[in-house]
Amino acid sequence: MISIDQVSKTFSARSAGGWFARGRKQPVHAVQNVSVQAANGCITGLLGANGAGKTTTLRMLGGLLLPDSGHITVDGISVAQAPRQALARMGLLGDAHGLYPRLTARENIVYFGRLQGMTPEAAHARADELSRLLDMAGILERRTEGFSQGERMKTALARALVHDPANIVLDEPTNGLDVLATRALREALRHLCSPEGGSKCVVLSTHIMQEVELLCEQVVVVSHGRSVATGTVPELLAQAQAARFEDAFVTLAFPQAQSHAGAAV
Ligand SMILES: Nc1ncnc2c1ncn2[C@@H]1O[C@H](COP(=O)(O)OP(=O)(O)OP(=O)(O)O)[C@@H](O)[C@H]1O
Repeated sequence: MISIDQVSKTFSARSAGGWFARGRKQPVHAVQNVSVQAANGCITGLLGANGAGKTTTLRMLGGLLLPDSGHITVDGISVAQAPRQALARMGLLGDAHGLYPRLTARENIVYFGRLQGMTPEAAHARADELSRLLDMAGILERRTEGFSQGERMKTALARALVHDPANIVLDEPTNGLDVLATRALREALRHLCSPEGGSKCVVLSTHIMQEVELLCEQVVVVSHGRSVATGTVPELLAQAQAARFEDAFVTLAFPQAQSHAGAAV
C-alpha cells in the first residue's frame, strides 16, 4: 500500500539572462499538495498532461527527491525516515531504463537480485519465473546492447520485480511500446494485481486516456502540479458529466480552458 499525503516540490530554474548577466532564478512549483492513496490488489493511475508533475511525484515516492512538505509511506514505512526499508518494498521502473549493455538480460536481472540480498540460486530462479511472465525467453540470454525499446522495458521491469516487491511503481511504462508489447505489459500488471499474482499495489503514471480506461481501477488526475480529481473511470465521467473519458479529463484537468471555450461559443 502506498500513501502520498499532501506532497509538494518546488524547483529553482534559471531564466536565459543576457550576454553578460546570469539569468534570474525562478521557482517552478512542480508539485503542490498532491495526494494519492494506492491500495493493494489495485492499479492506480496518475493521469496528467505533459509537465503536470507526475514524474516529480514518482521520483519523490522512489526516494530520489526529497519533498519540501508532505509525507509518503510504503506499507506504513516512511520514505523520508526509513528509505532503505521503504525501497526494499518497492519495484521502480523509471523513464531511463539504465541497463548494463555488456550483460545479458538474465545477468542484469540477477545482478539486481544480488544487490537486493538474494542468493544466486534464488535470483536465477526468479529470472526464469519473470521471463515466463513477461515472455522473455527469446532475449533472456542475449546481451542487452542493441535491444529494442520493448525488450529494454521488459528487462528493466523484470529487474524491478526481481525481489518480488509488494509495491510496483512505473513511470509512463508504455512509452514507445508497440501494441503487442503494450498488451503483454497490461496482462502482466493485471496478473500481478490478482490474488494469484500476489495482490500487488501498482502505481503508474501516464498521459494516455486509453491506458487508464483499460487498466486502472483508481485514477488520480494531476494538473499543474495538483491532484484535482480522484476516482474510478465511471466516477470521473459522472463528476465531469461527460460521456467520453477524454472529455472528462479535459473538464477536470483544465476547467478554465473549458469555461473560456464555453464563453467563446
Ligand atoms: N530538476 C528540475 N528543475 C526544474 N524544473 C523541473 C525539474 N524537474 C521537473 N521540473 C519541472 O516541473 C514540472 C513537472 O515536471 P514533471 O516531469 O514532473 O511532469 P510530468 O507530468 O512527468 O510531465 P511529462 O508527461 O511531460 O513527463 C515541469 O514544469 C518541469 O519543467
